[in-house]
Amino acid sequence: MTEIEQAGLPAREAAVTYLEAALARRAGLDEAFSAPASQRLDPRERAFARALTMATLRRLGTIDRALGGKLNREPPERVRSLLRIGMAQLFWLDVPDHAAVSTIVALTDRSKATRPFKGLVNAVLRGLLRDGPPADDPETLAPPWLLARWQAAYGAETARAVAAVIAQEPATDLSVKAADDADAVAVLVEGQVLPGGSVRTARRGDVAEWPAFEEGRWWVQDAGAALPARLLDIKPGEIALDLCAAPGGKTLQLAAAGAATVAVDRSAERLKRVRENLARIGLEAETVAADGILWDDTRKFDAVLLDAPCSATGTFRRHPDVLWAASPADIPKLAAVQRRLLDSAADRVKPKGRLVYCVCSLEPEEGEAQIRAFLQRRPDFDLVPIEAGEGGAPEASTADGWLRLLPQHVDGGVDGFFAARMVRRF
Ligand SMILES: C[S@@+](CC[C@H](N)C(=O)[O-])C[C@H]1O[C@@H](n2cnc3c(N)ncnc32)[C@H](O)[C@@H]1O
Repeated sequence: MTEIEQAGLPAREAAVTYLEAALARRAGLDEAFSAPASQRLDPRERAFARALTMATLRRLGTIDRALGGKLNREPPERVRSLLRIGMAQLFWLDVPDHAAVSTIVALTDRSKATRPFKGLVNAVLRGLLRDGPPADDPETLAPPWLLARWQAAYGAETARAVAAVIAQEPATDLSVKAADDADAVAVLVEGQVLPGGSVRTARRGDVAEWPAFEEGRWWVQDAGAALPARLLDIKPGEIALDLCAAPGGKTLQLAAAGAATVAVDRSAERLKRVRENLARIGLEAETVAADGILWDDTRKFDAVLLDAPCSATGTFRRHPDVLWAASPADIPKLAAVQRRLLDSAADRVKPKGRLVYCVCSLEPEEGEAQIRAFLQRRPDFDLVPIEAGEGGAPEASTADGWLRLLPQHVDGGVDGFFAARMVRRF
């Protein structure tokens, strides 16, 4: 093995650790990325390990299907992880074939537990290489239980279209502080302005080094995530509440639109990110670390945004781990919290004020069902239908008066979101 390939082993080893953490528990991937062992890696090794993990997670269904055809019996978990990472290297990263195989075989040889499988790993990877890159079948890209849910909610064809987006690597979307600056920012980052005003760019690398970052003219925010706050149609001088605010993408939108904004989040740690983001963009908001259900504050607001904690299944383009770490039991638990947060948010809306509820989930229990039940129990609120084109909403996403944005509704993909807008009658 050459020196360069040898130098790549810590990255491959880290990718195995990241992958196993991602599959073990929600937020496991983020914890593994920020763990001390990961921080000690050379930054290039860490970046490669991250890219390798993401490529593996994005194609996990395809990978496991191909491995299924090569393995007669289930190998130990670590061996399967090595094979998964190895296959991602072979087909979806810019790694020469011989290095893709030899690095994984060398890693297999390193530990006593996996050493007996060295011959198998070598043979499987070489066999896969001979077969060539496998085609993605949308039906195997998503975990079966989630695909079944999407089929039940949206029909077989739409569910297939949702799942097909899983394998696509997303572009980066930016929200621009001053709406009339979008064209100029698009030129700077060689991007395009999307309907609604987000700027999409294929640029890669550290965003902190991109033009106009230091000046605070934009922040990273998926085009789908940028839609719900626009639906509040903030007027300068209004008072707005963002009840689940961190890391603050939507707080920035409310403040940039001219609202005196209060940003609440249960996590004091995550609120630090909100303050850092506000400082960089040059905006102000009051930040409060509190549980949004119990928050002891009697103010009423012109506009309230509730971006509730959810299963986050709509964010699989940037976080493919959510698909594999989520479990069916999460959904009713999260729905119960969302319901309580929604009532708390509603109580804080002034008469004639607006309330937008949103989740980055594709699951109807967290979206449509939540709002149907809310409108039943709260006669003081009316739904204000969201029109096609409003805030950049694609026509396909607004058929029922709320926003049901699916990842395939925007060319190149978008994060899936549900949002509903209500007005308080009295
Ligand atoms: C979907 S994220 C919000 C993203 C944010 N709105 C943005 O656009 O950057 C949900 C947030 O809700 C917070 N959270 C969860 N339960 C909460 C509660 N009971 N009260 C307040 N915040 C809560 C979490 O800490 C998390 O930051």
